[in-house]
Amino acid sequence: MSFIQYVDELNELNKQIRTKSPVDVIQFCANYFNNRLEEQRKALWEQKSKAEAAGINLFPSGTQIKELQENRTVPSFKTPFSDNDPHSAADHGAPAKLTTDAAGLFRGVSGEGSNPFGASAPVDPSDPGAKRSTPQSTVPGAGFAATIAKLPTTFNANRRTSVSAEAMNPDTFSGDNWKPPVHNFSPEQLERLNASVAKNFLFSQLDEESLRTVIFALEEKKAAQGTNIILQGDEGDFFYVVERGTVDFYVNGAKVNSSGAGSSFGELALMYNSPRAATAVAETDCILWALDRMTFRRILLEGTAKKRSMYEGFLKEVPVLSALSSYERNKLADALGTESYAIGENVVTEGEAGENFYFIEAGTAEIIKEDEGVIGTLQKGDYFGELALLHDSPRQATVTATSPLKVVTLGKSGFQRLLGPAVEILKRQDPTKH
Ligand SMILES: Nc1ncnc2c1ncn2[C@@H]1O[C@@H]2COP(=O)(O)O[C@H]2[C@H]1O
Ligand SMILES: Nc1ncnc2c1ncn2[C@@H]1O[C@@H]2COP(=O)(O)O[C@H]2[C@H]1O
Repeated sequence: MSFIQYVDELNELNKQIRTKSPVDVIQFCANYFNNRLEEQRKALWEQKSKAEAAGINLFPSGTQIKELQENRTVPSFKTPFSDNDPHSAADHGAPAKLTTDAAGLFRGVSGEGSNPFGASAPVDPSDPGAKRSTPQSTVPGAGFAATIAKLPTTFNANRRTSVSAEAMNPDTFSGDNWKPPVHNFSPEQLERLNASVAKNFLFSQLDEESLRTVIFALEEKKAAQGTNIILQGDEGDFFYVVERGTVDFYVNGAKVNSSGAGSSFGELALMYNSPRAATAVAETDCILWALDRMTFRRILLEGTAKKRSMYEGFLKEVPVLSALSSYERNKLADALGTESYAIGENVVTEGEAGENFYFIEAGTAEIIKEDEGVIGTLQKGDYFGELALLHDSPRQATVTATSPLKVVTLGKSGFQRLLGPAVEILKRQDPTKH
């Protein structure tokens, strides 16, 4: 390319940046050059037969490509303008690479595969240059090494930056031109959203306007049983809330987790700009709601990160939670709230219905039964309020603050979903059975 051609390209790019004011400038530039390359290659392709007749080789042969791959010093990487990149089409007017059919199923435009999540299809681990294969053909979590090998050198492959450092990332806060996607929902979809997803505790931290923004930015995605929704090692594009079905998680091929309706996943890569930490597979047919990376980062990142760091230290010290992995403790943190009580105030009252489970973060309390008086005392790290939730029964005792009390609360749905192995411990330690 001549220098003049180079300057022309830059001038054209500058013009587009000025008129379109993209939020994510780097992504926009990447998209711009990718599209230019595509256009140029297409034009060359159309000239191929004429060139060949004239004895000119416009394209390297298969062997030449292989040689190039084997000799490369910089790893080739998954295109940053990945098929399901939420910015690429919107910012650059490029044709969307994925389409949604009437049933909301995602298919590659080429129509070659049935993977509803296009870019997340697994990579054949034996062939770093291989085309992505269909989901059914691989072990979950396999292909990680190959995927890592394809990451851009600038990609945060092995380390998590702190969220506060990430807050400086231009894609989060630069400029005020960011416009969240706004989807049109059918009345039936709206009803489902209102009935379940909108009530997710993750969204309870949001003010009305932010909640509205998030809800309308959601996109329904159906994942058939066995589909890889996320592939370990990939770049993060969407955050998901599960409306229906079960999703299993695999790290390096080993199952580490499973979650169902009301749960969410895919937050880590978006929070830390790190590769996907696990492969997520639809264990059953699933209905998911996907939130694009930008909307997640602009609206949900700060609150989620704050809560996780706020409760991280405390949850590590709670004996009954010691069987939880650090990931499970983080997910638990997402669902927690804090309440304060003055001396003499009741947190729960014997005979009443129970909605919450409690941990004591600071202060002391006593457990009182109407006919027995004080039957126990509680301090930092202790829990109470599990019986009503475990047995769907009224509160078995009253718990009253005996010093200024700060409790961490977990609602019923989180209790049923997020305590994992701790539930068995709670059942074993049932105070009414001893
Ligand atoms: N044990 C686990 N370790 C890491 N990620 C997990 C685990 N269990 C579930 N996940 C989810 O799997 C997701 C894969 O993509 P992310 O890394 O963006 O976010 C991850 C989590 O939401
Ligand atoms: N012997 C006991 N009988 C009843 N509740 C108890 C007892 N010891 C501790 N508690 C706690 O007091 C809580 C009152 O609300 P829950 O019944 O939901 O759960 C109860 C237990 O967490």
